[in-house]
Amino acid sequence: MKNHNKNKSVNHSGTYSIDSFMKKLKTKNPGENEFHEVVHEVLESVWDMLQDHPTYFRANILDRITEPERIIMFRVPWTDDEGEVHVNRGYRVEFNSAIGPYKGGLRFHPSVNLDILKFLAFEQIFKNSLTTMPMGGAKGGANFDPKGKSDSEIMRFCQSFMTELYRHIGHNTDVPAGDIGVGKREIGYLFGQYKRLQNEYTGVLTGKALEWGGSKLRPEATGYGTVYFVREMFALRNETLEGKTVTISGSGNVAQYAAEKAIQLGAKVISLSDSDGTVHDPDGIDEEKLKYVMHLKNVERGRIREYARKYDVRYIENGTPWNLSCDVALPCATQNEINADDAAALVKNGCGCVAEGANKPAQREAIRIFLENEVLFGPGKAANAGGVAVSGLEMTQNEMRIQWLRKEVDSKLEDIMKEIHSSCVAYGDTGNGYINYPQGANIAGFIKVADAMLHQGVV
Ligand SMILES: NC(=O)C1=CN([C@@H]2O[C@H](COP(=O)(O)OP(=O)(O)OC[C@H]3O[C@@H](n4cnc5c(N)ncnc54)[C@H](OP(=O)(O)O)[C@@H]3O)[C@@H](O)[C@H]2O)C=CC1
Ligand SMILES: O=C(O)CCC(=O)C(=O)O
Repeated sequence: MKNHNKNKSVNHSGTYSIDSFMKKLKTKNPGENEFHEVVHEVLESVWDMLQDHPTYFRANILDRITEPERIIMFRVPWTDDEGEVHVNRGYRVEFNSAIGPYKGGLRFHPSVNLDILKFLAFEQIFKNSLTTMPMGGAKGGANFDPKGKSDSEIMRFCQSFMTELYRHIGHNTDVPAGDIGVGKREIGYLFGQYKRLQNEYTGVLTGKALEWGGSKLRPEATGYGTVYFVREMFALRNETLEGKTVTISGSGNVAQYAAEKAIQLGAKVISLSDSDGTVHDPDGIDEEKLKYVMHLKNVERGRIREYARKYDVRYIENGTPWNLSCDVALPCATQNEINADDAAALVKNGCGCVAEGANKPAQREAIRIFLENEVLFGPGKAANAGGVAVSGLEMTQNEMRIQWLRKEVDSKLEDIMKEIHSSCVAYGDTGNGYINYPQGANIAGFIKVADAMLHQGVV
């Protein structure tokens, strides 16, 4: 009876197929549709490669890589300014530590649930692998809505959240950072509470302020990195961003700095948005107008519709930028924000390049349309990896107790984005001059993690 399963590794007959694997995964993780989607997408990319590597099957890498190493769920009680007590749910999904300590952001948004965090943490495994840096994959957060809360309410929430999380993280164990709803302010409150509870000053969080352990360029890194990735995609076709029209969704951290870098490289950015609507500025959002947006969003915490009032441009209430004519689209808001109709509209209106600043903003059907129409399509795990890459550089600086100059970090970021692009090309070249970037990113990201898991035995 020994070894009765050994043929599984070379079973090409379809009995161990993507469908049968997905069926099992769905039974084990019922109702987690976002998680199912991303596993399915990665599986489709790597399946053919796996057939040539029976050792991965023999070590059951697929079952292991799709099962989080640890999930922490906890109660987050806090008191508002009126003295009313509220309870939110906090999470940390520590998905995979094969290539380094768990690493990934924290999201505070009412939509946060286990499904969303498992999808984000799973994506983070391969993204972090692509960065060339030693970081495992994780994600966390809470179903807390920071909108409309006072500074003291945010502080009390962050302190309560960290009062449970601190025992699960550490600079060599798990290093959280920001994501939607978690920026420099929240990282400050979280760090302060960690330091108080643990009585140590280490690089346990990234995205810290420059004065107390942050890295130069971390705020800019995700947006800049996305545009550097776009620059590489165009360079392969001997094109540049100069003179190209760019639509951007979102107006938070990633959107702001994607806009800044695109403008610096000579592009015309014509839109920004938030969850209430989109502004369309056909003359282009220049550096001056962008400064206003940064103040509006980061200091006043206002809505993007105020931009339309100030500059007398069109505001599309509840609308997205995807019907505007453009050369390049940079979705930088949230998951699933581009559906099949949006993708068809983008293609019809001449968009030749889409790069995901956000995590999984394009739905599967939308990606299919982009690939079919040979649109340059940079998936999030490659295109937005600059943020976590500079987080990795922040960890390095913290360990060395130094702070690199802005130009040093920028040059490392550019090199990393070039390296990620090359990995995508190496594994995603279709042979007809078109690069299937999602396939390239998935295979390159997967191999490194799977090999590390093989080397480390069944753990
Ligand atoms: N920050 C980082 O370093 C990284 C972020 N990412 C990803 O980039 C995306 C944006 O993150 P970030 O800029 O940091 O977050 P922010 O909180 O700074 O900004 C998020 C922006 O997206 C908008 N948004 C959020 N939810 C929705 C929704 N359901 N519909 C429409 N718009 C929405 C917000 O509008 P509103 O204010 O109305 O909610 C806001 O403009 C996320 O997918 C994140 O996971 C990826 C890599 C790294
Ligand atoms: O900087 C980090 O650690 C995480 C960034 C992040 O959450 C992401 O890449 O989606």
